[in-house]
Amino acid sequence: MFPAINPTSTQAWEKLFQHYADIEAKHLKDLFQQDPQRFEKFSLTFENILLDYSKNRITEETRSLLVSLAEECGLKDAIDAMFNGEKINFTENRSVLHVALRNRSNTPVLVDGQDVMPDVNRVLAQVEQFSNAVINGEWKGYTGKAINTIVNIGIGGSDLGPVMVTEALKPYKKAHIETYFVSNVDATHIAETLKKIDPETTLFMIASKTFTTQETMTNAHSARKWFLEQVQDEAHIKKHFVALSTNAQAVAEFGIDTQNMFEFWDWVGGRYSLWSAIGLSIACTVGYDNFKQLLEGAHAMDNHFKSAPFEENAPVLLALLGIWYNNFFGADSHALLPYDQYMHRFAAYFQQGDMESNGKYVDRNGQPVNYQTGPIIWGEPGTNGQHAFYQLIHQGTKLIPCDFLAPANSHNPLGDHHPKLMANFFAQTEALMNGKSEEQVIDEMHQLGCSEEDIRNLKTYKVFEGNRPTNSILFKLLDPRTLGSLIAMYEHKIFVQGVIWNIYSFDQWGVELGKQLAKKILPELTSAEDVNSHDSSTNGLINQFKEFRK
Ligand SMILES: O=P(O)(O)OC[C@H]1O[C@@H](O)[C@H](O)[C@@H](O)[C@@H]1O
Repeated sequence: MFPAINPTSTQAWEKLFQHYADIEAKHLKDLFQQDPQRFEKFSLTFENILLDYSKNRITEETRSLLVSLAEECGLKDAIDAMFNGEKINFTENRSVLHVALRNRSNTPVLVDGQDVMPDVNRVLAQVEQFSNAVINGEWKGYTGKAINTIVNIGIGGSDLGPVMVTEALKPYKKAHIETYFVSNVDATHIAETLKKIDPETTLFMIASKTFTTQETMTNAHSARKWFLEQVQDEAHIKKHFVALSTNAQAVAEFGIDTQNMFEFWDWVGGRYSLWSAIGLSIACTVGYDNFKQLLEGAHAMDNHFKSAPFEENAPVLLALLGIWYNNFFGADSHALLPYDQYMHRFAAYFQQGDMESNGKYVDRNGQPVNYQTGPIIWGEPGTNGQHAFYQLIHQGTKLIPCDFLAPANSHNPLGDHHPKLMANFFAQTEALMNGKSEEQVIDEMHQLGCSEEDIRNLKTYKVFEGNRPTNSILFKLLDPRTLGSLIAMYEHKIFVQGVIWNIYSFDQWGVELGKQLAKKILPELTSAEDVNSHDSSTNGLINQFKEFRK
């Protein structure tokens, strides 16, 4: 196991702290003026992806100090530990092997001395065979009709990944298959979906690692009930319900034939599971070949992550830049801004990926940390965000490092839409960096014929400080391979940050308390008596809720 080091105790941290004082006083605009090679120095390409991180508040010294921090924190050993199947998810005593799910080179990966690759390949073959059968109509419903509708019922990691990927890969979607995702326990979600579908041609995928999650089980039971009301025969369930899970017993108890179960394992974290059987909805929507391309792209990024020197390693650099802003500049959030409508769920996906992984205040020694850990992740596609929240990024009081992501080629090359979209991408990153000085504002106002009084009154509002950092991630086309690489890049970024923050990134105890309390409250909502077992606010709310429902 790699050592548990408090990052603030390293020499690099101390040096970064001193170095920060220098950098804080520098403007990005000047850094560019002083160094014509800046773009070459601070950018890299990986296959068809260009990562330009030159618009960050760094110098070569910053990068080398950050790399030293990673080294002092034992990142190399940590990467090896993950890829070698060590139980780095200590609090659950599990390995962390989403990388094995896409290990296309098929080299052995051992957990407790046993190679997991034969199991991985077996389930992948099952996914291939099944998705082909659904897509080409061999898999028939109870009346002999082919399937044309998939409803994935799952939540969190059993929903967000497939939703994000099927949206991102819509241009690859099989035209005759419609896919819906139901996650919320709010009945509206399942009820509205059931209105649109036909039991004869619908396949439900019950996606749950544990097969105990309240929301998923409630939705699954409602779907089953609805289905049986239409078809009147339990024997038909096996043609219309499959399970994606690690829990065979619970699957059988639900009434799904374990023949129709697509297995995965406890060493796959929910938020890292889209590469596993949880990806069945992806394979059935875009075809197995595209699903395989997604895995290939992720595997290529895994190899890059494992072997590239830290100075040239995309996930490591993104992670280190994040730490630079989070821990030295005090930035508390990070925005993901894809300039691609197909990627509209990308930020939502990585909200779980990042915040559930690194939202921890206890370190790997069991001590509360004395430094900041995971940032708040948020974002929306551009250009929509520009007309909504960019004001705060440009002129607010908070520093918000942003990742801008975009394809050079659109799947919809309609008129001049894509050049317009990309002009905005380039303009925003340039504007955030350069800002606009008071001098420029005054000049512009003169040119517009503004009065001296107007100039005096308004100029300060029109000034942009700039010096707002961004990463630009430009890729050739949003194809399955590229998407796989991008997702894996962010997964590994999260891993690196967790290692440096010395926290356990692969558990999620913080979601348990609310679940426990909800279980306790549920029967109170239907009991006849007034509730008085909580604080006055919770009692008051519950009692008013009951009153409103009388
Ligand atoms: O796949 P399951 O077991 O139904 O879990 C769904 C989600 O459940 C949540 O409670 C967990 O915090 C997530 O990590 C998980 O992805």
